[in-house]
Amino acid sequence: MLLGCIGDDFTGSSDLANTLAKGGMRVVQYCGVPHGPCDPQVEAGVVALKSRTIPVADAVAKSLQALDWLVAEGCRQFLFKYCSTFDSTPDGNIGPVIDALMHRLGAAATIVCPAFPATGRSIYQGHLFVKDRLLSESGMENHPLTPMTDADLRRWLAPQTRQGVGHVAAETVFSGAEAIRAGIAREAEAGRPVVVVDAIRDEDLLAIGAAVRDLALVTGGSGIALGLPANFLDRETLAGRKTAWCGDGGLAAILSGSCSTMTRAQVERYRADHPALEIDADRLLAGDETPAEVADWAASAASKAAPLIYSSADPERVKAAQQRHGKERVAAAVEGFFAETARLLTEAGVTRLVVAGGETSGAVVEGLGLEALQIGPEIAPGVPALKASDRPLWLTLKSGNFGTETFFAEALAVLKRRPE
Ligand SMILES: Nc1ncnc2c1ncn2[C@@H]1O[C@H](COP(=O)(O)OP(=O)(O)O)[C@@H](O)[C@H]1O
Ligand SMILES: O=C(O)[C@@H](O)C(=O)COP(=O)(O)O
Repeated sequence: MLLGCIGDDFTGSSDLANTLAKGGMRVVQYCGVPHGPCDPQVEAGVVALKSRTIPVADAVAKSLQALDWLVAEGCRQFLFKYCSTFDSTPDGNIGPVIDALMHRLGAAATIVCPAFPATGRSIYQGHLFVKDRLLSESGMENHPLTPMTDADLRRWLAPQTRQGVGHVAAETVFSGAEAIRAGIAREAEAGRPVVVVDAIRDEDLLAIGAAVRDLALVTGGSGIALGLPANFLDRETLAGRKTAWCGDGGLAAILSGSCSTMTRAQVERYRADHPALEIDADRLLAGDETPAEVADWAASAASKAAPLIYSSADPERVKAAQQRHGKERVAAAVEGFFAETARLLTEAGVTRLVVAGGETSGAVVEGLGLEALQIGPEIAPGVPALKASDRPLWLTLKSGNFGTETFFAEALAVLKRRPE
C-alpha cells in the first residue's frame, strides 16, 4: 500500500475513494480498522471511521489505531479526510486528530485544505465558501450535530489544535507547486505548522498535491487527493486503469437520515411518485415506530418500487426534537433505527441500498457489519457506487449535500448497471 487514508465518516471516505479510483489508483474502502493485512494489490487504503462527532479522545484513539494499521501496511504517506464543509465543533475533532497524527508520525508540518471545487467548495483568503455563499451562510450553520457558524477556517481551527495555524494564500497557490512548498515551510518555521491552503480550482489542488509530495501527513477534503496519485505512479499507468463494475437488479430501498438542504430536496422529489415513509423523532423515541414494522412495510413495497424511509426534517423540527430529547439522544435513536432497519431489509432480500447522510451511513454500515467496499462508477460528484466485498450487496453512501434533486433515482439505476 502506498497511500494510507483515514476518513472521519463513511460518506466522506467513499468520496475520497472515488477521487483516488478516478485518478487511477487501486483503492479499497475499509469499514473500520481491518484485523488482518490487506490484499497486496491495494495501492490506496481508505479506513472509514465514524469519528466525526464522537468524543475527542475516542476520535483520536480510533484515528491512531487506523494510522498504525496503515503504517504496518507499508504506506509512504497518510491522508486525513474530513468534510469539505469542515464539519466540527470548537472542541474538535479535526484539530485534535491532526495533532495526534502529526505527533505519531513526527511530522513538522501539514496542510488543511477541504476545497472541493466540483461541488462548489472553495477556499479563498482562509475562508471556506459553498458556491457563492460563505460556509456560515450556506445552510451548514443549521447542521444538527456540527453547526458551522464561522467560515474563517483559521479561526475555526485555532481552538481545536495545540499548534499554530498558518495560511498559504491564493496568490502563492497560483504561483505553483514550488511556491506552495516554500509557503508551507515558511509557516512551519514561524511556528504555524498546521497550514490552511487556499484552493479555488482543480488546478490549484493539482499544484498543492505536487507541493505536498514529501509531507508525511496531508489533511483535507477529497479534492486534495486529485494531485496525489501522480506522486506515486506514472501518469500513463494511472490513465490506463478502468473500474470494473457489475451491478444488480434486485430489491432496493433508500434510507435517509440527512437533514441537509440538498437531501431534503431529494426526499421531496422522490416521494412525489414513489412509496415513502417519514420517521418522526418523537414517535421513534416513544417506541411508537419500530424497525421491524417499518422494514415489513418497506420489504413489501419494494416488490413494486424502491421505498424511501426518511427522518430528514427541516432545521426547526430538528431543533425542537433536540430541545425535547437532547441532541445525542435523538441522533442515537435515529441512527440506531436506520442501522437495524437496514439489517432487517437485507435479511428480507434487499440487495441495493441508497443511504443519505454521513452519520446515518456510518450507522448503517456498522449495523450491517460490512468489512470492506469496492469502488464502482461515480453517480454524482463525490458519490460512487459501492459493492460490499463479502456479500451480494450494492450500495451508495451519499453525503448530505451532494447530488442533484434526482439523485435517488439515478443511484438506483447505477447500482443495477451491468457491463455493456
Ligand atoms: N428528524 C430528526 N430530528 C433530529 N435529528 C435528526 C433527525 N433526522 C436525522 N437526525 C440526525 O441528524 C444527523 C444527520 O447527520 P448525517 O447523517 O451525517 O447527515 P449529513 O450527511 O447531512 O450531515 C444524524 O445524526 C441523524 O441521526
Ligand atoms: O467532503 C465532503 O463534503 C464529503 O465527503 C463528506 O465528508 C460529507 O459528509 P456528510 O455531509 O456528513 O455526509
